[in-house]
Amino acid sequence: MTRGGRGSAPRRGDHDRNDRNRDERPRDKKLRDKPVDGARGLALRVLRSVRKDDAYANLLLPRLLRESRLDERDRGLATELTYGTCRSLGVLDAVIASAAGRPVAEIDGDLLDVLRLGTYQLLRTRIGSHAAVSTSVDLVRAEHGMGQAGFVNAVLRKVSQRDEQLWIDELAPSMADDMVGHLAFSYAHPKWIAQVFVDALGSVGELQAALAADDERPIVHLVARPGQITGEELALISGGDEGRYSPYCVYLPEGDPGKLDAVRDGFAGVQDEGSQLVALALGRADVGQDAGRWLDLCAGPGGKAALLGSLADLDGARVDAVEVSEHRAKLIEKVVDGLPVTVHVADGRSSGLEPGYDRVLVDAPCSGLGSLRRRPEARWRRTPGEVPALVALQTELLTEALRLVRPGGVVVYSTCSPHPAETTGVVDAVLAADSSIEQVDARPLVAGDLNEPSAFGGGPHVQLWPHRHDTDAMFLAVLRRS
Ligand SMILES: C[S@@+](CC[C@H](N)C(=O)[O-])C[C@H]1O[C@@H](n2cnc3c(N)ncnc32)[C@H](O)[C@@H]1O
Repeated sequence: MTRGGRGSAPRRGDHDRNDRNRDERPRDKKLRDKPVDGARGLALRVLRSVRKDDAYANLLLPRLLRESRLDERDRGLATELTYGTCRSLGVLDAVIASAAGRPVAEIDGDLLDVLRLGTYQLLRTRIGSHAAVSTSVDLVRAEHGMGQAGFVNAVLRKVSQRDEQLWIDELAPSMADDMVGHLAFSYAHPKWIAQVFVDALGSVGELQAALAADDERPIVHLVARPGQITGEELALISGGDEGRYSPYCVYLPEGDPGKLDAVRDGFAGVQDEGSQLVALALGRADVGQDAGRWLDLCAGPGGKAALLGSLADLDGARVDAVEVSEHRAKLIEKVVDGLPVTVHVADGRSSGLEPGYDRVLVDAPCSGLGSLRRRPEARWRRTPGEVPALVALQTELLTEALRLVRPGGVVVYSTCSPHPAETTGVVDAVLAADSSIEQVDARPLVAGDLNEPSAFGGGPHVQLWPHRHDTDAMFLAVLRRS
């Protein structure tokens, strides 16, 4: 379990009152006077939907918070408990199984949700044991009665007998026998993902930092739309700081970006700096005489298409944006309004578009292992078995992009995943299959005038990392057809 979560955890006693926000009441009449903590009740609803309906916590929680009457403090508590519990699921389950003396698969799902919430509070926040246990018991008693409440009480009391480190010592593989397994457990990641990070980083040295970064809440990155507002102006009016790597990026440490006029008026948007660098690299690549035909082959929901559209507008170019999902194509339409972008609902492998593009972006569907910090439950939902099908799709999309680009034109291949099978594996396969394709050093194209190419590794591809660059772990490679 990560220590990173502790810094932002509520202080002991901050939330162990339950005399306010009584949103949730027991169904059993006799118990109706017993209040249930509003923040924990709301967190429990999200955990339940994540488990039962495959809901995304980062989408459901904000909606429930908008509908709730919780005050600011309890909103903070509900957020911390929901996201923290989702991030730690697998490890919490190992602790619960040990304390309950049975596998979690044998525990009723609704009770397991409460146990996860309680165990998270006990091990990874400074909430007092009494509050963590008694509020959990209240949640169960309200729905399931005294018998089940007794079970939850007994398990959580057992959990509370050790702190986080003692549970790690007991349940994690030893550092000496299995360093990756030990760190994966300690930082609440499945081992296969920790191993992917090691493979991508090339050694275990930075693994701890890479895993810890997935538990940091990323600050908002804004993108200033080229030609409409500069990064400097956006930083001034938003009160943010100019980005380190992208001249269009502004870091917004606090505040709601949706309330900024520049965002409301479409001069700026929210976009991770790593994604900005991918679009910028495509725009900066040397293609000789640019005839202004640009293509984004996997464009939904349109973040990079919008940035490319602004760059194209300045250059007198046009962008074709292809997206297979109708719903996501509609999202692109919204963000590229007024820009020289044409949206096509089509499969990028057989779009029917004419070859001869100067610049093509393949921002491929991927496992998303590079943006785990944005999706609290994702690390426990993904499986290694999904990767081969993604690799096959990525290879087909990149092969088609290389067919559509003209000689001398460039294709940027990117993923929001550092998984070597999805990144260098795909690129190496297409290079091996077609001798007319060469790989170009992506680093100067990412560095631009602001940075040294060496800030982006040994090339020719670029792999960004949250713990190194404060961006999502975007990968990009630049290919040119001769
Ligand atoms: C990583 S996302 C792209 C993100 C986008 N470039 C942005 O910056 O907002 C990949 C997109 O590819 C789409 N996609 C998946 N399979 C596709 C296919 N065969 N052809 C075209 N698009 C596809 C997905 O629906 C998804 O919207």
